[in-house]
Amino acid sequence: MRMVIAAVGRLRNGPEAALIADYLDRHAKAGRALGLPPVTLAEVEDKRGGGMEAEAPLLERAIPAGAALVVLDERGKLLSSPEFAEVIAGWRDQARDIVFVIGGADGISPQLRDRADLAISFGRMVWPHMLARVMLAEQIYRATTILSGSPYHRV
Ligand SMILES: C[S@@+](CC[C@H](N)C(=O)[O-])C[C@H]1O[C@@H](n2cnc3c(N)ncnc32)[C@H](O)[C@@H]1O
Repeated sequence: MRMVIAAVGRLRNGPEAALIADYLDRHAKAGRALGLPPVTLAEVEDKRGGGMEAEAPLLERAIPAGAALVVLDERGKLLSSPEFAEVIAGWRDQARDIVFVIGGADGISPQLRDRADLAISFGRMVWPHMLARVMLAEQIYRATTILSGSPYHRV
């Protein structure tokens, strides 16, 4: 099983990069005992500026055949953190790879959104893609702590 965040844009060193590295490192350590792999990052950049339609095939390259595809989209489903943890555990139990896609300034192309197994919203407001990446990394770590019964998550 693989867990991948496929995202538009290259993350430079800075506060977002430090937070993401910290949460993904914590997830990697806590996830081992639960059969959850470390999360890898696949960053794509459309150098010709073709927007979401040009970014879609680049993002698709990071999606292994049969993987569960989760798109991050403000129009998506609002999940609680325990619900998110259950979704991850379900795919882990089916030994499916999981790919989380975060779009760029234009969002995610409709074709990619339509083929997703799940669209997740972090609320109706639009967040910068780097902050969406930080929040996703934190929620993945939080899901791991929920599945392990650690006291990090309090209701
Ligand atoms: C700057 S936003 C692009 C918004 C774009 N106008 C759209 O219609 O999707 C960049 C990316 O961050 C993620 N994102 C931003 N706000 C979000 C939210 N509230 N919930 C989930 N993902 C979000 C999405 O993956 C989005 O494609």
